[in-house]
Amino acid sequence: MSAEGTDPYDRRIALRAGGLLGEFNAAGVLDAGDVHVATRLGVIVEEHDAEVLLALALTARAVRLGATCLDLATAADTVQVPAPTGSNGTGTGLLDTAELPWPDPASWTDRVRASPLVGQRLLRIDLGRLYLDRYWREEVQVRDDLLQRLAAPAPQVDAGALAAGAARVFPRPGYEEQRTAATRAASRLTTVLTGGPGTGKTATVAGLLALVTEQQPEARIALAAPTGKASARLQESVGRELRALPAEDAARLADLRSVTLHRLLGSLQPRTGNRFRHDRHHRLPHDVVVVDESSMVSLTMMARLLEALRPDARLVLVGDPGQLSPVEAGAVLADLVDGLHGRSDSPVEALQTTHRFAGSIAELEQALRVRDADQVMHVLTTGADVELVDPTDAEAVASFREVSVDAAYAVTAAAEAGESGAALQALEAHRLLCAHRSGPYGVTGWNRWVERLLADRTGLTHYEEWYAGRPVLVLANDHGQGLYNGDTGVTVRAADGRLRVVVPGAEGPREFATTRLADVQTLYAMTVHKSQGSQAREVSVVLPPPESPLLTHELLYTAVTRAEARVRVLGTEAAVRAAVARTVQRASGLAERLALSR
Ligand SMILES: Nc1ncnc2c1ncn2[C@@H]1O[C@H](COP(=O)(O)OP(=O)(O)OP(=O)(O)O)[C@@H](O)[C@H]1O
Repeated sequence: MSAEGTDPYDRRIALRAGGLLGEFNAAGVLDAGDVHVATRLGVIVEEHDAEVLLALALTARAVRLGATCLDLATAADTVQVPAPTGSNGTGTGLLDTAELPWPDPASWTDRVRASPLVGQRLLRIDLGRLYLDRYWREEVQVRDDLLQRLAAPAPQVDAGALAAGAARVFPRPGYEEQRTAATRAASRLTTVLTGGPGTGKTATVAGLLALVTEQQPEARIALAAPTGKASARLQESVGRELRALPAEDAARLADLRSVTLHRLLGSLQPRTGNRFRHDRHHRLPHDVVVVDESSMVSLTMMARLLEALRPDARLVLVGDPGQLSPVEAGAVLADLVDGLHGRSDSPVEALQTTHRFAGSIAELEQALRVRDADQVMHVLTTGADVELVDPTDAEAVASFREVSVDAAYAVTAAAEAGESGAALQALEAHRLLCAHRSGPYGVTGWNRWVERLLADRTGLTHYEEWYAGRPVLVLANDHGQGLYNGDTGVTVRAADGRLRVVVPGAEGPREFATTRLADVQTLYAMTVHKSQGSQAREVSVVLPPPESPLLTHELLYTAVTRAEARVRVLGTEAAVRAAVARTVQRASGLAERLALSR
């Protein structure tokens, strides 16, 4: 690899970076931001050792990619850089970083340890890992706050009333797991409620809240989720489960409303900021805080949430540690489950039984959960509701594409006829999911494919941005209009001939003028990441080649469990096996920190 042919206008290139930083930047390991952080801090603390600045830049890079820290000893082996589309340097889909001048790990660590960056606590070395100070402090704080909660006295409960309540709230057979989990959680200050999709987490939360409010009728409850979309969905699903409760229990929870975590904590910079009105000095007033989709909560948000809780407030973290981690740094839920495993006072309640899926999708989910690659292949190739499509079989690929085109055609037909309900139903009937955003395996490529094949079928080519049948994905929260990043909708021709975008909502479909939707993209395909927390009747999944660093167990698991009735996976056996074997590598010290505190 060399800097030869480097495009001087590529914004990822830090033009003034020379030496080691310049080499790692030109090789695509570091981006301009990583280099900038290292050179700025280097100037401030007068650190000029190129190897130390490289360590700092690589730590900034690690955070950018979702880790909270960097292990210098293994950095040379674990740093992976995907090859740009179409220029596959080594034929593996990854660039070869072995030839870069990696410092010797032992002396590298010594030099970092002796650096003023560590002396002045801009960097921390702990548990054999290198941290930017902020993430080290957040990890330590999350551990300390959690351990303090675990050591605190449990809430007072009337055991007799609790047992009677649990029998009333979960009267039917088949709910034993949930009855036990809710009863235990009602007697604890902190609960981590985990379970795969459709294991009845929401039903458990509804029952738990009924039990808690029976004991503590004045309890103030907060129901929150990390994103607006997840919060809207939580409102809907909790509402549904509350309606299934005995009337007197549901009545105590009638006013329950879900909010985003940012809103709960009182964001002072609504879009992106991590500064909040509620903190250790201005605690949240709530007696119970429930957070759904906790797998999407970053380390920073978890730290902010824990410090804002009253020490005697109950906390219920709900989620599936097997799903994709947040976009920001940290994989806190998975770390909590790992780090608290085996403790006598472990707050983890794991629901195991799936109630939503049946048939071969349930078998596939099960095989993926236990990471049995042979069984995954067996189900994919023999199951009635699942299908593995060979990307080298042109005919099979053509019919895989046709499924998406059929689905898009159904949406278009309903949309042209002005039937918004039918158009939305058609949209929810099928979803095409990709790991990548761009490139031949990505959303942009597949969006184009479907658009082109649909045009062939309808004879209509759209030169305008908006047209009847255009499905859209909302890309940013707009609290004013009640639209959230991840919302989906369809452009429909209204009776007056104008185009309107219809978006489903908790109280029925809502209509928007196309001019009011600035931040949207066409949704013939979407990323697996964005699909998290949503469902479709049928799902088609495009797997990248086995070498893609995005191809992980969490990705495949999240993708196939979006489907209610049928899953098609376009990919080679090697890609499926690679996904089952590979887990998201997010360096973090939180699990070890918690385990060490036992
Ligand atoms: N014990 C049970 N027996 C039968 N059906 C159940 C049981 N528990 C929940 N269900 C039903 O199964 C479906 C999934 O339950 P629920 O929504 O609570 O799961 P979940 O774990 O919250 O799912 P996810 O978070 O993936 O949406 C719901 O329709 C729910 O009513």
